[in-house]
Amino acid sequence: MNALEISAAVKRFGPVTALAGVDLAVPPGTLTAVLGPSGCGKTTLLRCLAGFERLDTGDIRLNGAPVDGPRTFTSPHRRRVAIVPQEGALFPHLSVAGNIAYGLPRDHHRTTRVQDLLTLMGLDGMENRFPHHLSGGQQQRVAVARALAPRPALILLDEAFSALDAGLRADLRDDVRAALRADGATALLVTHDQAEALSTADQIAVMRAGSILQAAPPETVYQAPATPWIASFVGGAMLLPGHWTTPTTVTTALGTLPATGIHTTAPVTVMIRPEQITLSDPTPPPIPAKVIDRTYLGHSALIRLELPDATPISARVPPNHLIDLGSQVGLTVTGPCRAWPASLRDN
Ligand SMILES: Nc1ncnc2c1ncn2[C@@H]1O[C@H](COP(=O)(O)OP(=O)(O)OP(=O)(O)O)[C@@H](O)[C@H]1O
Repeated sequence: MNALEISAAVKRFGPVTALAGVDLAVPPGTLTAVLGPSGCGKTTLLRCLAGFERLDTGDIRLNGAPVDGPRTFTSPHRRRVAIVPQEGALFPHLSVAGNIAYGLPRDHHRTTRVQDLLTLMGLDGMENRFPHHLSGGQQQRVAVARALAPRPALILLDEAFSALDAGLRADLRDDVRAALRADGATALLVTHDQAEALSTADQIAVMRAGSILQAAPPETVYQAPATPWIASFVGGAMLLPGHWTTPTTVTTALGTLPATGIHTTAPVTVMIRPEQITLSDPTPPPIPAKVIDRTYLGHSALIRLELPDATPISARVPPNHLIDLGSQVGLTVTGPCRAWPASLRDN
């Protein structure tokens, strides 16, 4: 049985349809990232799951039990859904231990559970500190420990790492992931950060304009995105016009390439990732291109190129790869690309 099941969920605010028929299943003990651009309905979905809003139509089930539907509505405090907001969620007058213990019954398990969570979240020795004596990252650790404490049916992480700087954010993300796994918790992470979703989640639900377009493991969303829009939104991609030339190859401005996807005799849109492009000497030219720009990214560099017909191309290369702007290079494409009917270009 799934820990969470959302079926055909619709939520309108006057003329605005914030949720346009959302379907999503989350298996127990897993983390799903809800990833989408601003205004796509992520917060509304979260608020409906927490019980702060009621669906217009559709239903939500937690561990098989309906909590929102045509004949049911369970109030927020009876849902066993915990929320970790972006920041500022702790009770300032309670210690770390007091914050974590807040939702626990006063029995003999309480101290042990608090101690286990302190250890799980890397907070050993900080139990007597107060929130204003903690860094932002430590405060978020306490907030996650407090959410986990009563073993809720579902934990909602609402952009929970967004307020932290990059290094701290990656560490906290990894530790929270490990703690959720160790505790067997089921969680939904709302984020607009595709790198965060790819690195943290068991499943990514890609949301756009009130609908979930694809819900799949990160590898599938990245390698086999359901639509060209998902390809561009998750990970960055070049989308080139082309056509199928054999059942397994498409022809584009970058030549004839192995491809998977929806077969059609009509024109197609072909996805190629920047890391599939290798640069070499222009002689003999595999595919000639001119170097237009270079962006240094630390772990890699992104080279912007132009084919003779002015088609823009991006290539991801090692960060120390030296290259002169304006020079001519040769391009080779490795690995299969993905193709969709060109009519889906904007989907
Ligand atoms: N209470 C409300 N009243 C009217 N419209 C609302 C309300 N809440 C949300 N909306 C609208 O519903 C749509 C979805 O909003 P929502 O906040 O869920 O998106 P989001 O993906 O969380 O965006 P962001 O990432 O910017 O927070 C938007 O068009 C928003 O303006």
